[in-house]
Amino acid sequence: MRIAELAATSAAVAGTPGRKAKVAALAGCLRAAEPGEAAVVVAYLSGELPQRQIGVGYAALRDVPPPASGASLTVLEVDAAFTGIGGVSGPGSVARRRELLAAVLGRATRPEQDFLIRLLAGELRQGALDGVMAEAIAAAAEVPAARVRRAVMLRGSLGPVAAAALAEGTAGLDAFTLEVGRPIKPMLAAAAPSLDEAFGKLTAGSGTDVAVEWKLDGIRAQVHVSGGEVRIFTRTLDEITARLPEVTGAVRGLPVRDAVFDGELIALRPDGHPHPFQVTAARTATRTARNVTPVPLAVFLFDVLHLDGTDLLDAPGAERDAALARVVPAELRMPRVVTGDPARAKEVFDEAVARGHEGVMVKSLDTPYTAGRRGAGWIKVKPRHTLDLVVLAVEWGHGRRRGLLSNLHLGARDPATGGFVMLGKTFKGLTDELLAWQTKRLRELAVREDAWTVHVRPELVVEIAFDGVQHSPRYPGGIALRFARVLRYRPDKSAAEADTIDTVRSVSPTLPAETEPSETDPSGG
Ligand SMILES: Nc1ncnc2c1ncn2[C@@H]1O[C@H](COP(=O)(O)OP(=O)(O)OP(=O)(O)O)[C@@H](O)[C@H]1O
Repeated sequence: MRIAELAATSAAVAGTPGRKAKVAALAGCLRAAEPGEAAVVVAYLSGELPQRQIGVGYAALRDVPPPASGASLTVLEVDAAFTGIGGVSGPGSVARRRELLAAVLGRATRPEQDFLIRLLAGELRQGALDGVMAEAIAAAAEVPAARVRRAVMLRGSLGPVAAAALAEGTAGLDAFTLEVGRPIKPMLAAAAPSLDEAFGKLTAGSGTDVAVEWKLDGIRAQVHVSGGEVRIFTRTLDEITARLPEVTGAVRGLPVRDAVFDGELIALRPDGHPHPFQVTAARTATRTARNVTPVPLAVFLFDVLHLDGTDLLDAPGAERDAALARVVPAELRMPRVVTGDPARAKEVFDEAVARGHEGVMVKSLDTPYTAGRRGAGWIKVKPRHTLDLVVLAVEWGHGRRRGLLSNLHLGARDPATGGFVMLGKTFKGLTDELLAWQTKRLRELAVREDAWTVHVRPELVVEIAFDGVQHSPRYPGGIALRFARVLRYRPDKSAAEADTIDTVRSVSPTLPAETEPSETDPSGG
């Protein structure tokens, strides 16, 4: 298959708002792929090629040679070239990678160049497309979409699943199982503005029991125990075992041979209240700041997906909880109460919040573990709403902030288009340290710059507090955030996991347009 066909499919998918039409376009392209090409076709169309994998800077992406006149590049050729470029190391490697990339781009037509540059710049990484792509794989391979989704959650990526489904159908998908030692995408939660709504969603007023657990603001950890060896993975499936000896130590004592647990790690003060999130985050960061004494992390396990030979992913919540309680002592388990009474749930919520935690998770006792999706089985309830938004661009600061990238343009995901909708700007809440950090990081992500504004690859997720949402004709979604301020960056989240425009609309009633959000950074500081 030629790159031209991927470029045309990608443009067709981006250009149509309809989900069915997107699925049909992707499935058509997949059907036309040779067996050996399917994994690459899926990876490229869903943007699963991190720019850092081939290690070229953005300057190289701006420095594009004149296009070729005829489309000849094939998918496999380009993939082999990219793999080769990623493998170049040692002195002079930066220049060599640029040369090799320019050689590939020089053989591409203009539309092919555009497609490849968008792929390398991360602009095609539309996580919103993952669900559509899973459906397209199912359609092309003529297998049920649920089977494809399950395989993707177990494997953690789309490409290998597509290859197996197209080559061997459901038998190929059966090969993806939960393996102790290989992380799977963790289950996520939906949100409700109140406990009553969470109860309503899970019990439909029937008085059925649910589990009400504390929601701690720590770090998600998937803990795999294999023959006594403990390994810990983050929510983004990165291994962090070596950084957390106290956690492996705590888990090693459990009476299990093989197990996969899900839980939260958090730094607690002696009085049981949490340290600021940064203290916890510092323990799992790749680079630890000097002069910082590491604070030990406490472990709170809340689920078990495998126990000594038995897979529990499909077991109902109540059964998984019983299994967890059998092997994990209470001090290593997330505090939880099982109740059908919203008033009792409110007591748990109040206690969690009084101890400085985020709120609660209300969990169904009937549903399986639906990894990688915002399953309807878990609903988070927090006293305060924040949004995880994506930085789309940033303006240079004035006065005291001269030379620093300051005013952030914030976007929510738009699942309909796979793009982002800008919701407002903010320069508030940024400490000097955050300003310095974001200036460096956003310059790395820059794709284009005009007078005041640096446009960046939509990758960086930032947690924003706000007072409401108001109508605003100035913003493309017709709404803007009121008094948005930065709480912190969320390096553990990808842009595909940022909040959607629908979430923004649902979390907060839209206020009339009294005061427009500020357009510039008037702080002078
Ligand atoms: N008792 C708990 N059960 C499940 N997850 C919990 C619990 N306590 C804390 N968490 C954390 O909450 C996260 C699930 O919430 P969600 O799926 O909304 O992710 P999120 O968007 O990162 O949430 P938030 O930004 O609100 O922390 C988990 O990834 C986990 O880290």
